[in-house]
Amino acid sequence: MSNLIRLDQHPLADANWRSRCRKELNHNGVLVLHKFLKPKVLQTIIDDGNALHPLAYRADSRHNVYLLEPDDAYNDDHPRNREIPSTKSCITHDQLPADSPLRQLHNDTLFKSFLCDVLGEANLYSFADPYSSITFHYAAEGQELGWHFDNASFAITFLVQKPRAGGEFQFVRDLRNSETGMTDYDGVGAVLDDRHPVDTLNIEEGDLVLFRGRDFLHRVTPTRGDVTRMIAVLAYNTRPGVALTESARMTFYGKL
Ligand SMILES: O=C(O)CCC(=O)C(=O)O
Ligand SMILES: [Fe+2]
Repeated sequence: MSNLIRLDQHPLADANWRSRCRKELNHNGVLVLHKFLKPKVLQTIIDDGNALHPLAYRADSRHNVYLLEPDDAYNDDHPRNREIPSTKSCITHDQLPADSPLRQLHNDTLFKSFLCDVLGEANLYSFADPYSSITFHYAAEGQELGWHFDNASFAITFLVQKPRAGGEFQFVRDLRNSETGMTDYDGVGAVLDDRHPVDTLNIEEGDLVLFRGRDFLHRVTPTRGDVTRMIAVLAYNTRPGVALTESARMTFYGKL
């Protein structure tokens, strides 16, 4: 049994509760487990995150919402190709303290079996490279993550530190269906031009977020004020032995 998680609020072992979580994730594309970890554990993660911030690698990039190479069939301004800036910074798994509670959480048997059930996966495995399984992502004042669809079918994030303002996770559903190949370029274009309503996720420090970002467009707005936005990303593969590609490692972490 994990001694990190507030199991009184989040009964991870309970089959009915798992089933409710799964339905909510599949229905909404996102599931928030508020105040997931015990307060002392959260404080350790906040302190670790702030201590590591000076070492973070800043990976400024420009990308389209599909995170793909441009498609020559469309012009540069078309929603398929339009370039958007992202300016976040990152710390990798190997840089975390040996006793980081996030290492224990990532490996926790009960937590993983809960995730498998909710995500509908048979097994979840750590990355084969030393960097990718747990990462801290930072957005200091002015830094942001531009609109995009994820490559992975699910993401698990933990909000470690909330900025004074900005740093909001915004999303728009139903603009893509990666199973059928449908994508709504008009809708994506309307979002990029600020002509489309967007939802904002209501999250606080210590909240765990599961989302299916491959089919919903999302971004994190620029941080405002002197408190840096910090999240921990808990990443898994559905097959063993998978490493992030070398080119992705260079792009995100600046090292091989
Ligand atoms: O920072 C967040 O809350 C979301 C991160 C995200 O969308 C990503 O890393 O793909
Ligand atoms: Fe994303």
